[in-house]
Amino acid sequence: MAGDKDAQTASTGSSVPAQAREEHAQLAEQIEEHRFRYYVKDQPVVSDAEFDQLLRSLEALEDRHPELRTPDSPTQKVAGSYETEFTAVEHRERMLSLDNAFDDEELASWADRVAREVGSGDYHFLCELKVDGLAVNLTYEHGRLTRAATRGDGRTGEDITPNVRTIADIPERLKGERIPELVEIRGEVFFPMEKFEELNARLVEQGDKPFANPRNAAAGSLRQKDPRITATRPLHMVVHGIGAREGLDIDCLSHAYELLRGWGLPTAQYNKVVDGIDGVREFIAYYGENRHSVMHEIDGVVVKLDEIPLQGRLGSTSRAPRWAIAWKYAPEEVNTKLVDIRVGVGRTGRVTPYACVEPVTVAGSEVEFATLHNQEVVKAKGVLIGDTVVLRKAGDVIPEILGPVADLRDGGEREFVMPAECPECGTPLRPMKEGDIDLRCPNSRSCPAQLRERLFYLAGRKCLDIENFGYVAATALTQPLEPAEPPLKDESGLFDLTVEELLPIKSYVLDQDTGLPKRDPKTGEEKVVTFFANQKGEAKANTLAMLKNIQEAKDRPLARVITGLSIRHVGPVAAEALAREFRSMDRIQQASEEELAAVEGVGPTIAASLTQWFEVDWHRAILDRWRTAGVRMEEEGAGDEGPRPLEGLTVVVTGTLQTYTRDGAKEALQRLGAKVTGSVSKKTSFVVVGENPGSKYDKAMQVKVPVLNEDGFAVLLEQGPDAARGVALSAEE
Ligand SMILES: NC(=O)c1ccc[n+]([C@@H]2O[C@H](COP(=O)([O-])OP(=O)(O)OC[C@H]3O[C@@H](n4cnc5c(N)ncnc54)[C@H](O)[C@@H]3O)[C@@H](O)[C@H]2O)c1
Ligand SMILES: [Zn+2]
Repeated sequence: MAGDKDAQTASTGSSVPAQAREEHAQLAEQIEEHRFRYYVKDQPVVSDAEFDQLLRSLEALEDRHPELRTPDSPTQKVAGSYETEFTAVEHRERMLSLDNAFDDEELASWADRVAREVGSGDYHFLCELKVDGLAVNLTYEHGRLTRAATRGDGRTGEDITPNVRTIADIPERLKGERIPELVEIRGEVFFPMEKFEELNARLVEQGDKPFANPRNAAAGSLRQKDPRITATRPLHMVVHGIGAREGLDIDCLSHAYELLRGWGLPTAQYNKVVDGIDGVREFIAYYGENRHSVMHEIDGVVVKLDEIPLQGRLGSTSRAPRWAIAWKYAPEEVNTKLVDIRVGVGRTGRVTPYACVEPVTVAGSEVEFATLHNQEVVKAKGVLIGDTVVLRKAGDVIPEILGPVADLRDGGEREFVMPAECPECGTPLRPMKEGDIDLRCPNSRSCPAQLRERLFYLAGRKCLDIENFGYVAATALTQPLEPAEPPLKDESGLFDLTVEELLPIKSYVLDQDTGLPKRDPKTGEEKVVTFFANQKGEAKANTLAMLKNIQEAKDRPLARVITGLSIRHVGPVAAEALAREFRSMDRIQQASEEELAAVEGVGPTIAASLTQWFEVDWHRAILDRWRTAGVRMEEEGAGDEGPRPLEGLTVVVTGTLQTYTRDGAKEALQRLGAKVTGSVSKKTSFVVVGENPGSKYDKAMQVKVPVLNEDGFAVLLEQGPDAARGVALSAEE
């Protein structure tokens, strides 16, 4: 091996093997190409993580062969210098990039180096969020914005002054004290995530290329030849630095930010000055957990030495300051291939397209599917089957597709067409009412997908919480391969299942994400299982446990039974409200739509949905059969309740109470027979107000409803309505 190396170096006349030189040249060219697509075209074709990886590889290569680290290597430059359609302008002070720390060791070694260079002096770290946008440089002369430029190669940027003037956050004139003759303000322009979908939808409609993510949308919106287009885009800015200055003395960056805020500049709200590296670690950990609690996307944390004279002592390399470092969080966006768009049927019959992508790891988990919500969303995102797409997985949120990488299209992509029929039962799909975007399978009783999903949900955590009853059981009970008749044709027979009917069942094992049969990895054949019986044809222990758990689940609280019915719009919160208010299934069924709608936490949509649900006879049959089986249909304690001295009263609770939580107060009222509603009207008997009551209090005063403070509330509960009226705060005449 050593001999080989010698031979190679001899032929090139350098100590670097030809192969390494070649690899270096290729990597450098790729990086330059990606930078051009990113900074100039605003249409990158690889994810930031892939790009960073390329740059790291180049750095590693240069570590092994330092000769390759020439001044024009991409590792030594902020970016390339490009001819663009904007006028080139020089920055008064260079705009640099940042060095990265990808783990704690790199962070600590940066901090050690700072400590060494600073010596014995006192110093602090300023922690800032790393805003994911594009850098701009604003020049203010005598308080007036005279120029705005992109970063460019760090020395020369693009003149985007008219575009920047359209951004509302950025003041045309600074106001306040100590305004210097000249100052360069550095910051990040960003595009809010929640406006991103809207922009892409508009672009697609106009026949323009959608953006792959909000950062590209920010850059593409700002770098418009026509500033009138920029003006239509919801751009914002966060200030994160100062460049050249005349007539301005500052001791530390954090103080400078305060001064800047006073001048009307949009400085960050989340900065924190800490004493040492542990404080930095805490800040990093906090925002790692709370990454989405802030108004802009962040891709990391920037740690800076706060004291400006010390910054000067550390200085900068050709690419980045030594007094700052960027901690990068795990990327939430990756690029992958959109292999197909399929549709799934949910428990309420909603048919939703979802994306099947080439499996990728993002934010720590492998992703194969991403939600697409409905056919309009697919259109609005502008994605085609076969596209490379940007996939985002933020925290616990379901993975979603941000947009296509349109520049990688080769013409082989095709548009998604929403099927006209249910993929599981063949029933024609339709919107349930006019104006609905969602299409549904109307065959709600016997569509195998709907029944399976309903049953799985009914057995799940939020409802009856039946252990040993998972997706396979739900499948086997509703759509077995054998016997021909399933034990359950709807959920009514759940509590009457017998072990004998379960033993002969054979069924597929369906994938919960797709509803498609899982296959044997070896043979490729669809897996068929005898789920409930062992090889001797006897019940498995799990089967017996499941049957026992089903019987135990009859005693779950009323709210869980209601939730388990899969009534559209009726989730656990509404079910709780209904159970608390009506205390029995019968009373809910007998209530008028108005009475249902008046319950706080219910409202007209849910009320209408409930009424419709009870009108269907097979729905009522479910309740009848469950009741016969002994399922709880009354709220616990509903039968043996005491006197109901507040019967007939309607009470609204608003603001924060000291001795009760909101729910506690409601429960106390309802136990004594009062109705609790969410809005004040002439029919309201009392309004109970805690601290910071808001508009309901004003409304009570307006319509002259007696208002009770917390003491008055206690009187109402203990002594009844007459006594309470005596202590009510009178509405002003
Ligand atoms: N996908 C691609 O093809 C491609 C190509 C080029 C660059 N990139 C991406 O762009 C980034 C590299 O660009 P870079 O050189 O600007 O480095 P960088 O983004 O890692 O760090 C420097 C930049 O961070 C920004 N920044 C945000 N918040 C800041 C704060 N609080 N304080 C100081 N600066 C802050 C500044 O604009 C500064 O210029 C990487 O994320 C890289 O992945 C991607
Ligand atoms: Zn169907």
